Amino acid sequence: MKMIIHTQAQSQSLCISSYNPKSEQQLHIRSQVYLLGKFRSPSLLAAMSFRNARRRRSLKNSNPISNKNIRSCSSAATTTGSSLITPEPDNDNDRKTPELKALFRRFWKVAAPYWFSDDKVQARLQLAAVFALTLATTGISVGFNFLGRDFYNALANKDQEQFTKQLLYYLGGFAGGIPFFVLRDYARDTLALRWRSWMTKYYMQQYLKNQTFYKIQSQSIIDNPDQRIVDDLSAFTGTALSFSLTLFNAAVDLISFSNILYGIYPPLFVVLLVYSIGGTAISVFLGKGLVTLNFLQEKKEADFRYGLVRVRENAESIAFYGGEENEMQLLLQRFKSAFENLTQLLISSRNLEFFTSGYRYLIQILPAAVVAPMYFSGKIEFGVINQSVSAFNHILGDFSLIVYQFQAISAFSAVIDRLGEFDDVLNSSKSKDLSDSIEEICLTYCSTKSFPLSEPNGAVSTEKSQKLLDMDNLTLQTPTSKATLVRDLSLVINKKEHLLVMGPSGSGKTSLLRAMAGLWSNGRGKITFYVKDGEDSEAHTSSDSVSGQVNSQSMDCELKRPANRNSREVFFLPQRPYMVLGTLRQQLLYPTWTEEVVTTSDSTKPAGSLPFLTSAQSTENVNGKSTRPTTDDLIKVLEDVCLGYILSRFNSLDTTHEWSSVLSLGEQQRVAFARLLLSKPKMVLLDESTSALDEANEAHLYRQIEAAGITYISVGHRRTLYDFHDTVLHISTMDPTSSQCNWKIELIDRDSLYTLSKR
Ligand SMILES: Nc1ncnc2c1ncn2[C@@H]1O[C@H](COP(=O)(O)OP(=O)(O)OP(=O)(O)O)[C@@H](O)[C@H]1O
Repeated sequence: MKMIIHTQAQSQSLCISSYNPKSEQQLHIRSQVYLLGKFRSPSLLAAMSFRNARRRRSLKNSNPISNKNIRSCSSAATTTGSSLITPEPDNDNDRKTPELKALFRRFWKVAAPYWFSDDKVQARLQLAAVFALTLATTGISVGFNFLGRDFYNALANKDQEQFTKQLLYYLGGFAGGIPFFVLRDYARDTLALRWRSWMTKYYMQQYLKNQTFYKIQSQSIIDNPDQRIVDDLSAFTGTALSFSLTLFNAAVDLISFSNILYGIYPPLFVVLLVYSIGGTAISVFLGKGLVTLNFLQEKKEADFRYGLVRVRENAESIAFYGGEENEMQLLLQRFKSAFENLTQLLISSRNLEFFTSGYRYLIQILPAAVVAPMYFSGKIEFGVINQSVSAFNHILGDFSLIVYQFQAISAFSAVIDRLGEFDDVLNSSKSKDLSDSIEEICLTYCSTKSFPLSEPNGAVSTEKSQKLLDMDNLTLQTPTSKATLVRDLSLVINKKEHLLVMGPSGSGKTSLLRAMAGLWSNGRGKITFYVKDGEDSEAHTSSDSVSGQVNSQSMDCELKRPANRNSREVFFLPQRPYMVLGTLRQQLLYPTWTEEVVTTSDSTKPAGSLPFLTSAQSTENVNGKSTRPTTDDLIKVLEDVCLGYILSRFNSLDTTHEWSSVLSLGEQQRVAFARLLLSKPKMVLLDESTSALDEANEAHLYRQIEAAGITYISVGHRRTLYDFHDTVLHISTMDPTSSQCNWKIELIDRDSLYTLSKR
């Protein structure tokens, strides 16, 4: 079959790029039409590339052509990180098929932003070029329709001279027409890539903004956001463009070929209308479950892939546990879920295919049968039969878009649905916290000059001008279950007064830091940081909904969340050390400075041809820190945290390793302290940040940050931590039936501790 397509006409090679086994019969029909002189636009078939990608992914089809989507799919697996959520596979089979109106609304919501973005001029120009080329290809197709008629007339009349002339016209037509087809496809694919690039950046921005990624993960809001950004965006842009062109092409085709067909024999037109409308109705009925099945297939395959990524990322823990058998079971369970859904999908596709194949084959003889009596009575020439078959096929193809493309449309609907859902989540995060709490904790960042004159509670030393943190009647709740963890906590932290937070496991110590970082906002009360120097005083709220409170508190307060808290001189060291992908230098500069990563060998030609793909932030100075540390600074800080020896082990600061695997947990915690010392914030919140270190290293690191003038709040269990703190906040596990406060503050007498330990 492929051989026939290749040898019949050059024009058909344009269609092969979207060849797939399912459309083989369709191509077979089309190849006969091409032989009659049809130089048809392949956009209808190009739209099927989406379906092909899905099929190839699941059916392991070996067709090497049109594998763009396969590549993007595999890259999803590599980009999926452990920080991204995939809730356990659940029973989604009762998922409803989205309504057409809702689907259109979602499509517009996802598709529109690009065409009104900064890149709109370029985008619209390219789109116009693609449409113009599509128009040209349709014109060429019409020309070939007439050429085909004359060609076959010459053949039937045994007119050799005319035949040779028509043959030359034909060849000339191919030579002139092919560039239009190739350029149209190239322009369409380039535009799809540009659109995808813009959308990828746009979605990543939304995803990383306001800690949305954290909320999605910690509250299990949607499955596989990574797959939506990688696979679904790629499929969406490519298919949306192909479908638009297909529709446009169909409309132009319809106008061009209707005239021809109507001119030949009007009743043929009526036959065609009845046939295509009936076919569309039946295929919609037979394939209505496909949208849901496609949606679920996307999810289940992403779940399975994510399971494998988890094994890769937690290789050591799994190996220590010897958990291979369990992992195998879990992975097989996920695969089985994908397999079962795919089986359903194949059955539904098969049923639909019974109908669509018959639908395609029947029309082979229909137009010829209708006009043949006219030929026999001598009213029309032989070539006109071919012309009518060609025109009939064109128009039927236009009227039968839904029949031919039903599976591709259903897969595309699933993509629209998934992206629309993602978009809704990102937007709801923008306007409001994802949790539906009405009352929220008010988090503000203010200038050191602008603190209010209210009296502190007296529990901690109260020198006003040095106040760094003020917590006022803070009640903290968990995001989903709304369980109260801390009630009515008030305290003040002044410069160089170090607070230790202690309490039983699960009492809410880390959650308190989460509230200070703005990650959790369920509850009530105020947290105010006074950390900003200079004339410009700034403050930020955890959400817009509390802006009124901030306004009334201080005229110097800003109403937005800080882009990066560390720029506000507050640094957080999380309980689990985080190593970024990259060099040792990048580990140390994170998150205060970034360094451009050169990923391709040809650094002079990165994706920079797209202006919007460059970072909006300066790579030199992300967080307003004036000077970026030099190599000497980095080496010195490594020595300060007793990590000088790793430099010789890894040769230089610029070698890349899987740092979370090659460094011990204690070494990773020391890297985190090195970041802190480089950044030199006013205040740091340390969540069991020395838990993996020996006492000597712990003491050394605390002395280093104290010497650097950084005020710290630590969460920890060890009594050795008393040595480095002035005050201790004890939090006890909240009794849900009690309305009492569950905290107390004690002063630590470091001198007596010192005497005790000496004795
Ligand atoms: N995303 C979440 N949604 C709902 N509840 C949560 C979430 N994360 C933690 N919790 C619950 O909040 C409570 C406090 O957790 P937190 O991590 O603050 O404890 P902790 O005092 O730091 O414990 P540990 O000393 O063991 O680290 C726990 O009962 C925990 O199960």
